[in-house]
Amino acid sequence: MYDLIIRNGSIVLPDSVVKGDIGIVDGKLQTISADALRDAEAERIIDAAGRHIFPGLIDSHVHFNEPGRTEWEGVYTGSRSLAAGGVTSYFDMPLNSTPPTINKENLDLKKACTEGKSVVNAFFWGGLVPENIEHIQELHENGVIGFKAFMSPSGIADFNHVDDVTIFKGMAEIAAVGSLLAVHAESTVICDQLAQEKQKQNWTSARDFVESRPIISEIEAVRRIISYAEATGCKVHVVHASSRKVVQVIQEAKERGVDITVETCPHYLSLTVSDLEEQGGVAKCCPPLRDEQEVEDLWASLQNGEIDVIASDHSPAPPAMKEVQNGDFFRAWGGISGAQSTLNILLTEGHHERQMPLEQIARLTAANPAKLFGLYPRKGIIAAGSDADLTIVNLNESFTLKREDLLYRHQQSPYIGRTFTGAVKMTIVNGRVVYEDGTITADRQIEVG
Ligand SMILES: NC(=O)NC(NC(N)=O)C(=O)[O-]
Ligand SMILES: [Zn+2]
Ligand SMILES: [Zn+2]
Repeated sequence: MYDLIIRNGSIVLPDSVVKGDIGIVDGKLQTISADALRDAEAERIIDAAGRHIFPGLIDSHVHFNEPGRTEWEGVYTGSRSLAAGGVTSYFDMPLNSTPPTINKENLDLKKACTEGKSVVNAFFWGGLVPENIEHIQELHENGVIGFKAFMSPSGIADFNHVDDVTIFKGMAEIAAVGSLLAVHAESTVICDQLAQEKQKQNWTSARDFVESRPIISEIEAVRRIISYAEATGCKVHVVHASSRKVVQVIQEAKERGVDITVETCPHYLSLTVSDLEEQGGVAKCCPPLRDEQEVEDLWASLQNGEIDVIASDHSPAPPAMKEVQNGDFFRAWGGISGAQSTLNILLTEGHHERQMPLEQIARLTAANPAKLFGLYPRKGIIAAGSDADLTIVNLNESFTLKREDLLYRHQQSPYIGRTFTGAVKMTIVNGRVVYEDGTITADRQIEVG
């Protein structure tokens, strides 16, 4: 007797897509088979004929801002929007919540306010800031999945960016406890000086803002972090690379044997500087959006296997903070709200438009982050014995994203009005259906890791 059987779906495995049935018991995938479940019974049987079943997405980069800035986002709203987007686990960044997750006490606060509110599994990043090297060990022992540092100002007063000495000492400590460092890699020197030059001239357009944070600023910071990785042996994960030129520097380091990985985000694969000009603050992020050619190059890089992980970097703020006032793009909050759209973008622009294999999409959004952050094979793969975290998709259903479809707190998105092909029909977390045909169907916390 199974709790749940999903019949006749196309199951997306790491290297193939197979037709079959999935049997779930006690929140785990028990049986995956072409025909063994034909006569089996279950409390609920779902007919998935014509549907694809993906391993639930793991979004390794979101900012849910709780505690302390719940007017920006929150676990309740944020996690529901993830469920609607097919995401079954998320990793919450240490900043934008107040207090930031830079010691055990603050991590406990974070866990306490996540408990009972999230409909998907929640995991937490710790922060590395100049003030907290002595807290790295306790954060690691209390389960953070890694540490995040900013090499340039974060925009948040209580989360300072690291100076070179902090990076160096922090990385030695992170390596010693056996964890990894995720970095926001932009050069403070380059970005600050270029921003000053622009502002002195009163040049504050979208393009001015983008030019003040050039690709070379990412490359410079990435080269520096690679030097420290080589010196300390600390594993490094570069978040939100905006360009293939950045990815290639990381690729060369990988080939030399440096333990380094890289993330990009759906917005760098689907939006350009023109979108920033047209849409304003809703499309502002750091590093900024790039030009059309960069977007194409980044897809090539992705398809070539040079990128390890895709995450949303959902970094919301109240609409007033996203407004571009008097044409000044420097002042609006940097961060794109995209938690709900990752899979839609990858299916539409990756699979349908660029023939990206579904298995590769599953690797980038589930298996790879699970492996990188120590959750594999418990999560990230459809296999017997793994947690029953699944996303059921209608690959050929088209829809146009409407503001009211968005379940996060502030219904902003650079994708409103865009038509996607590939719709999430159902999301299952630890064997429970949490989202079905446009409705959140569960209201209980799943797991706080
Ligand atoms: N404080 C932030 O949330 N920053 C984020 N902002 C972006 N990406 O524009 C980030 O991840 O750097
Ligand atoms: Zn960042
Ligand atoms: Zn971020």
